[in-house]
Amino acid sequence: MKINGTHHRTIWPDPANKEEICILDQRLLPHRIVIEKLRDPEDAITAISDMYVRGAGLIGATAGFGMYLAALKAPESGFSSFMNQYSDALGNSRPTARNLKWAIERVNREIDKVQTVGEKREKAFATGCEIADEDALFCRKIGEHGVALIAEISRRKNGEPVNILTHCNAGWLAFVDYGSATAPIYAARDAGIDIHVWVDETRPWNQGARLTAWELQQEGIPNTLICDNTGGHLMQHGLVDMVLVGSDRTTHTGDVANKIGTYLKAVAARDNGIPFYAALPSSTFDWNIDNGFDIPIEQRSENEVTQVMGLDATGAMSNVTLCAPGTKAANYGFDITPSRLVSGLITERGVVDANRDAIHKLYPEGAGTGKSEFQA
Ligand SMILES: CSC[C@H]1O[C@H](OP(=O)(O)O)[C@H](O)[C@@H]1O
Repeated sequence: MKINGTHHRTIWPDPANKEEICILDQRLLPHRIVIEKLRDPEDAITAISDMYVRGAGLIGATAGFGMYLAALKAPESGFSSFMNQYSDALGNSRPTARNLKWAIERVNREIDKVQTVGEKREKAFATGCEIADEDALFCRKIGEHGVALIAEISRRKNGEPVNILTHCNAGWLAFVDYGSATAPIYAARDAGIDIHVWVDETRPWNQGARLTAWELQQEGIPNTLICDNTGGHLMQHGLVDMVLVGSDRTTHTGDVANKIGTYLKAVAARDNGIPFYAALPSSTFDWNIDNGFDIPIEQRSENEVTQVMGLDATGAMSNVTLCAPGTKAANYGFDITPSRLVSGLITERGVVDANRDAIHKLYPEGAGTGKSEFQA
């Protein structure tokens, strides 16, 4: 989507050298727009683990291109063992988003279909590009399906602005383009529907404050940044019409793993009779886990809680410590919203109830399959 009026994706092969993969380094946004180049397979692992890139869809796309960079480096003799070792290392770079291993499995499946190392390298590149293009397409389709939910609320409000609360960043910065939770928002804007977004700051990494507020501003979407604890109050006072979030992994039974704090928003939404939707492409479904509480929950550095990065008075990027030395912190990255609290899932194939029967009806291919079985 747009940065200063110009269209961007979050990841793309360098037009001048396809053996280099460009990414927006999101650690410095919104204050610094820095493009980094991934040249080695290790670069992709670092980009994911250190959150240069983040968000389920973008993690998956980075993994896809990471597998390509590995194929370029893999020796002719020992290609497969090199790729297997890299698949494991890349797959362990972050534990929660399903898209990561989904992308790795898909590239490995595709390169197994061709024989020579040269063909495998070309196939890995083509699959990396396909994953990225599909991510953007599926997110746009999520918007096409989700906009109807917003339009219905707008009709009920006689055109008054629809107030949507979102948590973390499930915007185009979390995918290749369009985003998941933001796609219906962008589609509503394009349809001329008046909307306003309450943006949870989303401690501790502040994806909402740093990324969502900025990307919505760049797209001309009215939005208000709020502290994470404000949403319940707004809901109690009729100031939220819909909660719309993303997902890092959703079980085929409808349990949603998303950024820490999402569950609390779902509880408050249910208590106030407000619809709570999760938006996700099919690459985020986990066909093998029945119970969301079996999804691995990432725990990150305490420093992300006790310290914060921002722009200081001199305009320099600065990291400051909030707490007394020796303060102990816990940093759980995600939580689980049980399907019973989810009004529906917005996918590239349509809006579906958050239950096994409905999800399997929409995706009859079911468990253990990847894009080659999922046609948009
Ligand atoms: C649906 S992708 C965006 C998703 O990813 C975020 O986590 P992180 O920024 O740590 O990768 C958050 O859970 C968003 O909802």
